[in-house]
Amino acid sequence: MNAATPMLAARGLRVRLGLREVIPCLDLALPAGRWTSVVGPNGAGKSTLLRALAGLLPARAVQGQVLLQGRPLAGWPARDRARALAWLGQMETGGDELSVFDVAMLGRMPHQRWLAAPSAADHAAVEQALRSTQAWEWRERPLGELSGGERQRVLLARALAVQAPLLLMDEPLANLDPPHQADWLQAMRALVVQGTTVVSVLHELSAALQADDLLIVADGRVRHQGPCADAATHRALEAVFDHRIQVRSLDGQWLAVPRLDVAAAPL
Ligand SMILES: Nc1ncnc2c1ncn2[C@@H]1O[C@H](COP(=O)(O)OP(=O)(O)OP(=O)(O)O)[C@@H](O)[C@H]1O
Repeated sequence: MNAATPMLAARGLRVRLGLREVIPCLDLALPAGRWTSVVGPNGAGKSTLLRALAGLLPARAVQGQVLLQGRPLAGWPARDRARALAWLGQMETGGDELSVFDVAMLGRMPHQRWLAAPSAADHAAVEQALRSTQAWEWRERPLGELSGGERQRVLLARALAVQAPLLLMDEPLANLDPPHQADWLQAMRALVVQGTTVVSVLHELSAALQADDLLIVADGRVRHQGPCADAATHRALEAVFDHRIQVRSLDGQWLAVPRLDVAAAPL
């Protein structure tokens, strides 16, 4: 992959779920080595877009092309793809009877040979991932015993353990308390410094603004894509949320704060 090739791209992407055309026709390029936050109103199609980009939707639902490192996603051998792209889904269930350590070890499957025992490198990757989300202490506990936020940190560790060059996450901050949200933001920044490409769907707009770029989605279309620090991005963000938020700077960070002076729409 040469430096100009986007890590992930969509060409003429169209997604139909049931009778709904959730994404009518979308073109997109996500640069390598940057962190993009995907934001937009409820029902905008953010999760659907992320799942389409990850190749997780049924083929019959998707038209057009997704390119991973410049190669059509559909043409990637499954194992290579699983090493190249790590996924953290929204409110994932299952695996309750597995230990925290074994859940994180699932992230190493793309690196392991069939029925082979985990290698020293697998153990090291799992330990590093669990320590980075402060979940190492619980490594022997069953996943099903953990609280929502603790569980989310284990699932994040599973995604980190893949050590993939591309990390896609849908609502990774769900259930995390403010200190662990801050830890997550720092962890993403560190990954990007190491060269990882990060794409995260986020509802917490102030967290989303800590990324490099925002991808603003509404009605299944890209409304804006640009650096989080740009005034044009702030204007687009305020507009897509009907000017019910405003972007402000505090101590060198961009924050999205609610505007209480604008009449509320009926819930
Ligand atoms: N399986 C499905 N069948 C039909 N419609 C669906 C299906 N899944 C999602 N949709 C619809 O697609 C649209 C986009 O959903 P999606 O979950 O991608 O939005 P989102 O932007 O992630 O929303 P939110 O911010 O509320 O999580 C919604 O209108 C939703 O009702």
